[in-house]
Amino acid sequence: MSEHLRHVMAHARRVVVKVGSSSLTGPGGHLDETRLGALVDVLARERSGGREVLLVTSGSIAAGIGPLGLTERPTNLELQQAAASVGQGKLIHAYTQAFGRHGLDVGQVLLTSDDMVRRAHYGNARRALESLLTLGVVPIINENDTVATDEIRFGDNDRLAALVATAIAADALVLLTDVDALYTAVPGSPGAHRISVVHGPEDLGGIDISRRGSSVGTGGMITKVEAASMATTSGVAVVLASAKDAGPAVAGEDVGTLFLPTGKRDTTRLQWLAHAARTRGGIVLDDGAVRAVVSRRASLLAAGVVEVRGQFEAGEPVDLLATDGTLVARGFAGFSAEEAGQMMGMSTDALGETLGEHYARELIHIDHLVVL
Ligand SMILES: Nc1ncnc2c1ncn2[C@@H]1O[C@H](COP(=O)(O)OP(=O)(O)O)[C@@H](O)[C@H]1O
Ligand SMILES: N[C@@H](CCC(=O)OP(=O)(O)O)C(=O)O
Repeated sequence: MSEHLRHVMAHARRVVVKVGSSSLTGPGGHLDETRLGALVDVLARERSGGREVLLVTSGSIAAGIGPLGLTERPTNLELQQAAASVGQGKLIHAYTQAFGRHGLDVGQVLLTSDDMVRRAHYGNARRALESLLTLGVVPIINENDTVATDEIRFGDNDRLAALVATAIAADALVLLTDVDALYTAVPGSPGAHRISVVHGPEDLGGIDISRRGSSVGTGGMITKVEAASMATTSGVAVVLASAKDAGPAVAGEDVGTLFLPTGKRDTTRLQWLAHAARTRGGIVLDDGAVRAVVSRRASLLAAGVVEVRGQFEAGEPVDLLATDGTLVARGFAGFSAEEAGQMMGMSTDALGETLGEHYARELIHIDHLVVL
C-alpha cells in the first residue's frame, strides 16, 4: 500500500542514519562487531551508489559496560562518562576498520547540546559536517557523553539525529532500532499491529508508545516519535525500522514505518529557532494575537501582548506563549525585554506618539517567526 510513498526514501540523496545502542551491543556490554559490520556494509553500498551518508551512532555507554567490568548500564553520571569514554574509543575504532574495508574514511564528530543550542556553534557544527561530506568522509556522530552533564545533555540520540538532519538539510532520516516498526501498541501485545505510514500527527492519536525501551537504550519509542515529528515538520522524510532491515529501509522498500514530511524546508535559521534554540524569555499573547500569528501568519504587534517574561535583548530568540502557557511560536525579538515591557498593549500609532518613531513597528516581524 505504501510502496508508492517510499519513493521519498528511494530518491533521497543526503541521508542521516541513526542506530541505537541495543542494535550494536551484546548482552555482556561489548560491541557486537558483526552487527556493526553488517550496518556499515549497507551504508558503504549507499555511498558508492552516490548518496551522502551521515551516521549518528549511540552505543558509547553500552560498549563501555563490559570493558569496565560493570554488569549493567550505569545510572550515575560519573560512571556513564567513564563508560562512554572507553566505549566511544571502541566504537570509532570499529567503524574506522569496517568502513576502511570499503575504502572509506570516517570522521568522528562529538557534539554537545551547546553545539546545537547556540546559534554560532550550530553554524559551526553544520559547516564541519558539510566539509566532511565534501571531502568524501563519512561523519560518525555521537553526543560527547564524557563531558556532558545532566543539565546540558541531550541524553538520547534520536533528537540529536533529527537536529543534525535538519541542520544539514538532509532528504531523509533513518532511525534504526531493535523493533521492526512503530506499532499501534507495545509490540506483542494483543491487537498491536505495524503502522506502515504516518502522514501527519493525526495518524498518531491513540498509539501507545509509553513503554520504556531496551535496558541499554535511553529514549524508547517516545523520543523516536518526537524526533520523527521534529524532522518531518522541517521537510525531512523519516523511516523507523529494525537495524536488521537497514538495507531495505534505506532503499525505500516497504519495511518499518515511513513518516512523510509535513512541512517545507525553512531556512536553517528558522529551523534552529524552532527546534534547537534555548530561550531566556517569553512574550504572552492575548487570544487575538495568537490567532493573528498562528492562523493568519501575521507579525506580532505590541498591542496583542499582555506580559513579558525573563530577560532578552533585541535579536535574541523568545518564546511566544498563549495566556494558558501553551508555547505557540518562537521568534527573534525586535526589541529587548525591557523595551517590550514598555510597549506591550499599545497600538502602533500610540507607540510612535509616546515612545518615538523607532518604536512604531511590529515587536516581531513575521519573517523572524516560526509557528510551532
Ligand atoms: N508502540 C510501540 N511500537 C514499537 N516499539 C515500542 C512501542 N512502545 C514502546 N516500544 C519500545 O521501544 C523500544 C525501542 O527503543 P530503545 O530501546 O530506546 O531503542 P534504541 O536503543 O534503538 O534507541 C522497542 O524495543 C520497544 O519495546
Ligand atoms: N550518546 C549515548 C546515546 C544514548 C542513546 O540515545 O541511546 P539509544 O536510545 O540507544 O539511541 C551513547 O552513545 O551511549
